[in-house]
Amino acid sequence: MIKRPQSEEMKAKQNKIVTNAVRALLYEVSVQPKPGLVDPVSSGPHPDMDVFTFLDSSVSLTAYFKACVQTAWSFNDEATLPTLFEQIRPLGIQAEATMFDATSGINTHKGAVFSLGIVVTATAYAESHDRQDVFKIVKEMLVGLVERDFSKVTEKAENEMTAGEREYVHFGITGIRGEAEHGYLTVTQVALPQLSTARGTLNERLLDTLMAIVGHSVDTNLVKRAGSIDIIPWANDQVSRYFLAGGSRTEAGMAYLKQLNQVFLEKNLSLGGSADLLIVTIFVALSQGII
Ligand SMILES: CC(C)(COP(=O)(O)OP(=O)(O)OC[C@H]1O[C@@H](n2cnc3c(N)ncnc32)[C@H](O[C@H]2O[C@H](COP(=O)(O)OP(=O)(O)OP(=O)(O)O)[C@@H](O)[C@H]2O)[C@@H]1O)[C@@H](O)C(=O)NCCC(=O)NCCS
Ligand SMILES: Nc1ncnc2[nH]cnc12
Repeated sequence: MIKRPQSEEMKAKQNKIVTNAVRALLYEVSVQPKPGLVDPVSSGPHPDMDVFTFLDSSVSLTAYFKACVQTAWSFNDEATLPTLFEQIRPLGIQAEATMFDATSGINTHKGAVFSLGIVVTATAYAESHDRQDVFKIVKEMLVGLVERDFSKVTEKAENEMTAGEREYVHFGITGIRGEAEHGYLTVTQVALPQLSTARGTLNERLLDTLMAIVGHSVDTNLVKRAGSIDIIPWANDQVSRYFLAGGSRTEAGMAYLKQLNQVFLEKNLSLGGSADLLIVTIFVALSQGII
């Protein structure tokens, strides 16, 4: 690993990336009312956690983001970008343990540790290696991820599989890994354009962005809680009805969202994966000055 001289300007750039990552986690949990998710008013279908669990989890991940940034900043130019992913993966495993320590074993941000860690690393690499397209770097880092991660999944017993692995075997859903390996297209082609054009308060803009994400991605948490892939077209239909009602800036749109909150609670449906894509979207929007 090359130790590059750390000018004050470089330290400021590194610190801004870390700060934006933690802000993204804090902003996401603050948005309300979110169906199927924890916010300051309601824990929704997550009786084991509340907004304070997420605040503790978010702050606990600061050191992880610093380590990702420093790893990218000092990455050897001769090495290829899959090596950079290999270098941050143990950091992410450690961060998962740190998160579980901070939350007394509750899974708040496991997916976000993966997704935000990768995008923070790619952002730091872009800034320190004179590259522009963060998500092209992400794709170069993760080439072959789905095939590699699922290569031996059928050798596992059903009860040893994670939700994502089980859904890959049964439905061919690639979940977070597919989203990541393709460079987070839901973020770049749906969420960021939605956030950039949305009007209203930041809360209203982020609510519309979350709903756009729900309508354009396959959230493995949602499928897991529902026990069926049929929940995805149902969720897409709810999103269409929300935007047809006018979205977050209309009384009808907000009334629809609040009744949807109740439906997600009654059906015990989680949108944990969609929340993570919102977190990544907020981080990029903060980095680019969109919000
Ligand atoms: C690749 C890993 C994420 C591991 O994957 P794994 O197979 O262990 O987990 P999955 O079941 O595949 O899902 C992982 C989480 O990813 C989020 N997610 C789901 N769908 C998507 C999507 N389409 N796009 C992006 N992200 C997605 C989601 O994470 C969030 O939800 C969790 C909280 O929701 P909840 O319903 O409460 O979940 P649980 O508590 O688990 O269930 P209940 O009991 O409550 O019902 C939370 O994690 C959010 O972040 C999915 O859960 C990666 O971790 C990995 O490779 N791990 C190995 C070690 C490693 O290398 N780590 C470091 C990587 S840098
Ligand atoms: N606000 C939230 N509620 C539940 N799961 C989440 N994962 C990430 N953010 C979340």
